[in-house]
Amino acid sequence: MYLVCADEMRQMDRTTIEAFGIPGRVLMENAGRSATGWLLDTIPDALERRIAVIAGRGNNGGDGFVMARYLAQRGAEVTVFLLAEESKVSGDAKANLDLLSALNVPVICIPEEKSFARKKTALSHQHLFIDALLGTGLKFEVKGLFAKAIDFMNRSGRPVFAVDMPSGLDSDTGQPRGTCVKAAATATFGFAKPGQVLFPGAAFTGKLGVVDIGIPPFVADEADSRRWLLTPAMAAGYLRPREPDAHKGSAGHLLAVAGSAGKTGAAAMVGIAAMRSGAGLVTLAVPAGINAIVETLATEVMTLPVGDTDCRKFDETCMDSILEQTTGKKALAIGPGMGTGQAARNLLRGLMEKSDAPMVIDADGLTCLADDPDLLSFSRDRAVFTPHPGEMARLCGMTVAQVQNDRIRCAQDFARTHHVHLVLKGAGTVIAHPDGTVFVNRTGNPGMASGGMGDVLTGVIAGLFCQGYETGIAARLGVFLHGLAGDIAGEETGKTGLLASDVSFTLPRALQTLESKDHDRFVDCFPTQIKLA
Ligand SMILES: NC(=O)C1=CN([C@@H]2O[C@H](COP(=O)(O)OP(=O)(O)OC[C@H]3O[C@@H](n4cnc5c(N)ncnc54)[C@H](O)[C@@H]3O)[C@@H](O)[C@H]2O)[C@H](O)CC1
Ligand SMILES: [K+]
Repeated sequence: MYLVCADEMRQMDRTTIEAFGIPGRVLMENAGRSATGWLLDTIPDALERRIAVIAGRGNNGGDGFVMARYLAQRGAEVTVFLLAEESKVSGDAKANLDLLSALNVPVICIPEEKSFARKKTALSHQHLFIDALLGTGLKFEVKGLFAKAIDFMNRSGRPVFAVDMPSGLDSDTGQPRGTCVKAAATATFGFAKPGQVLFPGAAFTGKLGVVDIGIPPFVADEADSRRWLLTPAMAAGYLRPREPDAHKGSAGHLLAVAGSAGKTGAAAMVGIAAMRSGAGLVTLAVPAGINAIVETLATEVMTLPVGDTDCRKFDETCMDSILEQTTGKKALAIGPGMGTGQAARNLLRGLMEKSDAPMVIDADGLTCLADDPDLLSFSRDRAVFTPHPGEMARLCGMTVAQVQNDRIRCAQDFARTHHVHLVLKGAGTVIAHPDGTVFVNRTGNPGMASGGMGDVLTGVIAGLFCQGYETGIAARLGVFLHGLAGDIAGEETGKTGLLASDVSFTLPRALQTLESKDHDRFVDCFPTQIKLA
């Protein structure tokens, strides 16, 4: 499913009107009518409630006027509160505003802050708010009158149904610009917007419905949006069944380089997660001094103890035996708990130079890359980096806030520039590819915010490499499965207190769930698609 930015949406709008010949008035009618249909499905007793449409002067307000008309025709008690001078409303919005008087829908004008205070009583009698203040036309911080109205809706204790966008939410980045509506549900037009699936925007959006307004599919294809929502159908489409005559050799052999004293679990979790995702064999290269612990933690995994018997973190003496082991390996996983000093950097350089295998680089491996950016030139389209926002900030010399302010752009720029597949972790993980395409994942839950989850993800992606999944697909499928496993584990044990090893344990069930297309039981975070009524 495409994720469409405000500029692309405006372009599609124009093409549909000018080149395809559907008048803007018809698009607005479709938008308002379909949104009303979905509102009534989502809030079935809406017609029995007093409904306020809080409208701005633009086309978002126009959609709100159409909704007011349909709701009034169905017998609802609707009042429109127009937060502008009536004379400022023009075009299709004005035409729809004018229709309301024939239906006796009251329109109360609140053109400035002073009059807002006088209308508070009328507003406080309402049971349901339809937010039609601002849509994709949001241009600057919401302040003054609009901020007052939004605060009022948010504090009313009544549900707010947003038209196209929760007012104040940036549709491209998912960041609130000033005050922002906290919607129970949002009906968006044509396509989901990135800001509705990225956080914190997803939390402001509530339940998301994508409403068909009649934009023909070729117009969308021509817009060539490079952003996608990673849907369960897509993830299921990537899955390839195992051959009936598969053996451990054909399911691929992983070499993982991870772990040091104090971080032995990281190594074990990478190895186990790779096997639970279907890797045939895993060899974990670990400092010899922690080998006994790792062997105890990860029974099915083979280990390659390197360095002296009392070596507890990778040093220069570990290098040659690890590099020798790259021969015949289908994939590499490098970084979790491996340390960040000169020896670790040299080891990473050696592995990136010597091996052509697809590789996942995570955690300390990413710190090594940030400390020695020359290494980035070895990524050559076959590496997947899996930074959390802090690691991403170090990698691209930004602050964490700058990364989080525009996660898609940050991941996209980095992946393009450095020819790497980049997984920017966090709620709404972003997967960016060297060709500029970007996917947003919606599986996973807040219970997964605990130590070791990243190590499991590294193992999952590496395990998929082993089975021959193409690099970019392994990154996307791995992220989806990891989140789904977290959702299944959360369903079974409760989300708070979830351990990374619980998620690892559930990976085979996640694979099975996706294969049998049974994911709806666990995952309820994808938009409902509503066809034109
Ligand atoms: N996409 C489609 O095919 C269709 C979209 N529709 C709806 O149209 C809006 C976008 O409409 P537009 O008139 O361009 O903008 P808005 O209504 O969102 O905003 C109006 C107006 O408000 C001003 N403004 C911007 N930021 C602020 C602010 N922070 N505070 C106060 N005022 C602000 C600015 O001047 C804007 O121009 C889209 O979301 C859909 O709801 C069509 O109805 C159907 C086709
Ligand atoms: K809105």
